[in-house]
Amino acid sequence: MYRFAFIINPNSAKNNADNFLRELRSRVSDPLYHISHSVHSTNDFILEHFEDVDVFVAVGGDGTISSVASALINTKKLLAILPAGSGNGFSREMKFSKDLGSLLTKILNGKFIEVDTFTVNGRFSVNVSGTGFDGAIIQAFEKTSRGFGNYIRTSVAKYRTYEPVNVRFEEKYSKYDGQYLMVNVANTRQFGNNAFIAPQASHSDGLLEIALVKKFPFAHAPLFAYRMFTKKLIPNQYISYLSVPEIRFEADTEVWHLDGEGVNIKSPVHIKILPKSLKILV
Ligand SMILES: Nc1ncnc2c1ncn2[C@@H]1O[C@H](COP(=O)(O)OP(=O)(O)OP(=O)(O)O)[C@@H](O)[C@H]1O
Repeated sequence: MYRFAFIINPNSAKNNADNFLRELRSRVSDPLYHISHSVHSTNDFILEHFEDVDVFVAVGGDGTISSVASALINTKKLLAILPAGSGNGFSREMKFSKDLGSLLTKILNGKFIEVDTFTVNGRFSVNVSGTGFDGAIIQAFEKTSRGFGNYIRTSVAKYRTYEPVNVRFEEKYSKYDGQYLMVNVANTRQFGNNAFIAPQASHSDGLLEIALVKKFPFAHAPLFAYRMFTKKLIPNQYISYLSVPEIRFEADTEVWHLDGEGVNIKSPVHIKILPKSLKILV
């Protein structure tokens, strides 16, 4: 049977690391785990246990998952997830449940798949990242107490005054140059909370879906949201998609998010897929 370790982020949405540990100890004798207070400590733990662990289980949201995954790229080690974030986009797409029993069964079965990941100017991402409105919202949202309600409230408050971003692509894609509300890079279909920004995306096709969203009238927002939550977003006057293994562009903002973590990224931007670079327990 695979040897496994849990990396628990006590800051992820549910804040119930103690309950989780109690359950873990009741099901597994002497489990190996790490309570992670920073990305740095996650990396140290993985390095320290790299040789004696086969499956690293991230207990947290997309940010935590991304930090664990980045240390496992192009290695034999498997990533598993016990979702404990607010959006849980990547774990929903990888079909992980919150049930520890079924996770332990998966570890026993030992099956895995290989999925793509990608980089934005060399910085790692596993799920959906982006710039423009979405990046600005994440950065404002991080100053709230988080949760889906705060995400929606922050979005509505900022929408009317938000100035679209100017984007200039490399020659090959120059017909897409323009002003965009947001540019999202989707490896999987959804941001989280079943908000499907790129319903056609596949996590293992060697391609990224670049969703180019134009600023639409506020009255169109309910329809946009409806389509996003029902997997019905399709190209129209406000949204277009590019399917690419890599792409370069310049944007007149540095405000980004990577897997829901607010960051600043300077232009020129180079996005590149890392095909089948991550092994996921299934
Ligand atoms: N490995 C890690 N160890 C400790 N803290 C981390 C780690 N990775 C990310 N964080 C921080 O933990 C907080 C919660 O991040 P995470 O994305 O896991 O949960 P979330 O935001 O509740 O969920 P989601 O991204 O699914 O909406 C963020 O402030 C993030 O910067």
